[in-house]
Amino acid sequence: MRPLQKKIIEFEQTKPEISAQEEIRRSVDFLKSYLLKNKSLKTLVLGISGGQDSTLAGKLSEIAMTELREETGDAEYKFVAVRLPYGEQADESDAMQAIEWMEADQVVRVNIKKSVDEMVNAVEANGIEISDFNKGNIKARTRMIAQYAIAGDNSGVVVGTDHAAENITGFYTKFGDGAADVTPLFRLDKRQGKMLLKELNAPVNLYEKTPTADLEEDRPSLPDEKALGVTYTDIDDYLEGKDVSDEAAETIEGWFKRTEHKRRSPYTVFDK
Ligand SMILES: NC(=O)c1ccc[n+]([C@@H]2O[C@H](COP(=O)([O-])OP(=O)(O)OC[C@H]3O[C@@H](n4cnc5c(N)ncnc54)[C@H](O)[C@@H]3O)[C@@H](O)[C@H]2O)c1
Ligand SMILES: Nc1ncnc2c1ncn2[C@@H]1O[C@H](COP(=O)(O)O)[C@@H](O)[C@H]1O
Ligand SMILES: O=P(O)(O)OP(=O)(O)O
Ligand SMILES: [Mg+2]
Repeated sequence: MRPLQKKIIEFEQTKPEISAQEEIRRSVDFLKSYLLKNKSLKTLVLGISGGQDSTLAGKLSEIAMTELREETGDAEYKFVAVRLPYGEQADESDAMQAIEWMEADQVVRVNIKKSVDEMVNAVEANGIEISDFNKGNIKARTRMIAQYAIAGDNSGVVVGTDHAAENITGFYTKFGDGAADVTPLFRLDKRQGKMLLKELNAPVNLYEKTPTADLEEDRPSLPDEKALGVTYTDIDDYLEGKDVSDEAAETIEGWFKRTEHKRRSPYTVFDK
């Protein structure tokens, strides 16, 4: 195994083999115990895009809240699924299918288009040009604002969908979809997430779907693997301690090093 690979695996806490059933229970128990320890918290809030990760994190959240209601008799515990389209979303039906499947207690819809466009206009009024890519990050951060507003009104916390295969590459918008209070998928790679969805009898189309952040207008539904220049199969193999080609390993390690700043608190005078 490559020396950095070993360090990254220790950091991400991935395992080469998992029991899907045990990992489902582990994530559900984590969410339940977090809310039980923080007595004022009653709600989990999560944006549902129609992709694999939010389908899984949403279902785990709903299971956790259903169990908490049954076990405590407190009907206040709930899971709020949030639709956050930028205008019309091409795969809207997948998102709604995911929400129906997870049986979310409440659905909130916030169209982020006006806020995003207003922000772009207000910044551009200073002669600064916002690229399509930069605008994509504004979309992700606007989704974060909406989710925190909903959490703020519901004694809630925001659930993040970050997992090992995304965390290792820093493939998320800093303080956008990277911002969350609890991350029940941390430690799992992409194929392990799929295993959990299979175990939960999720609709196959939702976990066999090509992963995309779908943030760019110039390149709609751009597959993550294209943007990253490496496949999830290689990323997962790397995280499970398997051998991958030097080219794949170097691409993964390049992303890991360049995105170090996203996996830590802001730098201070005490940092070297
Ligand atoms: N924006 C999109 O349209 C889009 C689409 C798909 C995927 N993604 C992915 O999401 C991620 C977001 O893009 P990003 O990473 O360019 O934007 P980001 O906003 O997540 O991170 C960049 C910001 O981080 C800070 N930063 C950069 N280097 C730093 C350093 N060394 N120390 C401290 N702070 C530093 C700066 O504020 C910089 O603006 C990328 O991996 C991208 O591929 C974005
Ligand atoms: N269109 C969306 N609606 C609701 N929530 C969304 C949407 N797009 C993204 N999200 C949330 O952000 C994370 C990260 O998405 P990536 O595809 O990994 O970039 C996703 O899990 C949703 O919670
Ligand atoms: O985060 P999601 O739910 O959008 O999943 P994916 O990253 O697979 O698009
Ligand atoms: Mg997605």
